[in-house]
Amino acid sequence: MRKKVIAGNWKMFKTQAESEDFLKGFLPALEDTPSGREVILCVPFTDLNALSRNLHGSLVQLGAQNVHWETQGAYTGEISAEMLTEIGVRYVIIGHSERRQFFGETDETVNLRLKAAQKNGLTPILCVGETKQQRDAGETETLISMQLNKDLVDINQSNLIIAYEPIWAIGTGETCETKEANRVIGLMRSQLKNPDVPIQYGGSVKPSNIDEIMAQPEIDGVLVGGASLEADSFARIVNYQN
Ligand SMILES: O=C[C@H](O)COP(=O)(O)O
Repeated sequence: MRKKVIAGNWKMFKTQAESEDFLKGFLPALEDTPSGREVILCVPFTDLNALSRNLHGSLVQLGAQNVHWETQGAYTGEISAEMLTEIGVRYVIIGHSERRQFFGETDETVNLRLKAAQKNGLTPILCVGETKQQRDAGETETLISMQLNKDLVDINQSNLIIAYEPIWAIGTGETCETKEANRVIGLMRSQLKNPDVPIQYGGSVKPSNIDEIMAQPEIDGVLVGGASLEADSFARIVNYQN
């Protein structure tokens, strides 16, 4: 059976003090979380150390939101895999649509980052997804298939998580219909060499829709933005009912 992976993406939210406050409410709420669920917090670089110190013995694993492909060098504003693993980071989001849209990320650089992450013992969470315009033009399947083809060249599919994030559903409150998300994720799976890669859904996941999302057979977890910022709401998502 494929594992269930619930990840929060804090994007550019929360100072260290705020991240420590979050944990005070969040960790106690995980005491009865059913086994077999992987819980990950992908936080800003400045929060990683504080969380790393406070997560020992908990269910929660630490994730970053970007990693560079070189081991070191003159790359202002970037971070290396070794810098992340040294402080206990195990996962890293790569190719999020906000990186592709605002910071010039391409399928080629996504592929380089994926390789570097895996080579250094990190598990990447690769994000793919279509814009509203692409969906309306009937291009969803082609676009996602192309992203997977390019991003996954020479990538080890036994150390990988993928997130299907329709861009039009991110931060908009407009969730992709769960059966449609299930359908697209099923198509993605059929394109993989390893059908056991966990594939998450992301885009306006909330306490009110998590149970329905996780009831879909192809959906192995969620990548949560806004609703992962409040301890109560993220705990409810992690503790989804099935
Ligand atoms: O990485 C998370 C996604 O961008 C989803 O964000 P959202 O849950 O705020 O829609």
